[in-house]
Amino acid sequence: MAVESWTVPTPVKDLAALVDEPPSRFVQREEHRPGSLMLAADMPDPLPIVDLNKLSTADEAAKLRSALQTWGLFLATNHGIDASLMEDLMEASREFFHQPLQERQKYSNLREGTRFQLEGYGSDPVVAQDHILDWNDRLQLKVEPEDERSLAQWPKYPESFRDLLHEYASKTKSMRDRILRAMAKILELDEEEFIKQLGASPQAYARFNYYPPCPRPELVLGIKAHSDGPVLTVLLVDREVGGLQVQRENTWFNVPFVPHTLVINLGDSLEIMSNGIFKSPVHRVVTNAEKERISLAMLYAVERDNVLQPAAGLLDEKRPARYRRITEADFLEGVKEHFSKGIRMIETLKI
Ligand SMILES: O=C(O)CCC(=O)C(=O)O
Ligand SMILES: [Fe+2]
Repeated sequence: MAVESWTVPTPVKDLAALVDEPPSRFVQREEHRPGSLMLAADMPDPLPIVDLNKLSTADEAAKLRSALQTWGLFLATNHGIDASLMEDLMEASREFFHQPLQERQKYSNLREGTRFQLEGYGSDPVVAQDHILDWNDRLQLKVEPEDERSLAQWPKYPESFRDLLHEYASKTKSMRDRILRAMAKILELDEEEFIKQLGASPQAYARFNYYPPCPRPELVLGIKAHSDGPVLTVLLVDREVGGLQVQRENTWFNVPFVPHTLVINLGDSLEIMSNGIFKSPVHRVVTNAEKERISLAMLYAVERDNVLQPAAGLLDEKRPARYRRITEADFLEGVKEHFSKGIRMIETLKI
């Protein structure tokens, strides 16, 4: 459903070129500010690096289980995606974001000037006058089901963009399935349990995030604290510029970036499906004054008509459901509505 926007936002990239100070609409309330960037702690124990080729071994499965129960995210290596494909796709998206405004606006996420839709290029809709905006622009494209792609929204420039995204998306989709099978196995469920819960035509979006440098990074957030609503996010982060942080026990930790590894981030839907055994992490992105940063999040969700609920095999008298059932369509609406207010939709479903 389209949301009416209060104002037509200028992409942050173009705004950043004009100002010495972030406009007040971007300035976070004191308690949400990144603080001194140095204060965010490095991880107490290294974030687990899981070798996807070894998921059938007990050691690797134990590492994955511990990562999912504590951080809710891990780094994946041996994921089967060529380093050159990852680099070429990041470079192509950088070229897209570097085009003049007029070219980028051809893919705008606003219809008739003000009606916001999920797909396309731009910033978040300004849904309330007191809504604090994120210091980023994004290009969001539906990639699954494949026959629902609106190719008109896929950039024509650079020419390689569409083929690269197509190839990358087919690889990350099979990664999704490998990881979901390993997760079901860890919980002693049928290996296909979570894949079945995705339904016959599950949805996926590619979200390219562009964070321009910010003259006062201590005042703004690239993306405010949130957890991802869908089942699983496969995140390709900038290989040179950090910024992603994950929260644990009220402390923010810098997520390390290791070239050519992918960050796998569990989403709220899977927290529900695992009845809370696996955690969907709260994370955010901080900016810096010197360098732009790019990331690509592949967000994997269930089919729109499906119901999100804990797997039956995890429930019994001693372990009742910890989340209310909800249709995916209602859940997504709720996530959108709650995000701008900084509230996690999943909190509203807890029993
Ligand atoms: O840019 C990043 O590293 C994270 C992006 C993110 O959290 C998101 O797109 O949901
Ligand atoms: Fe996220």
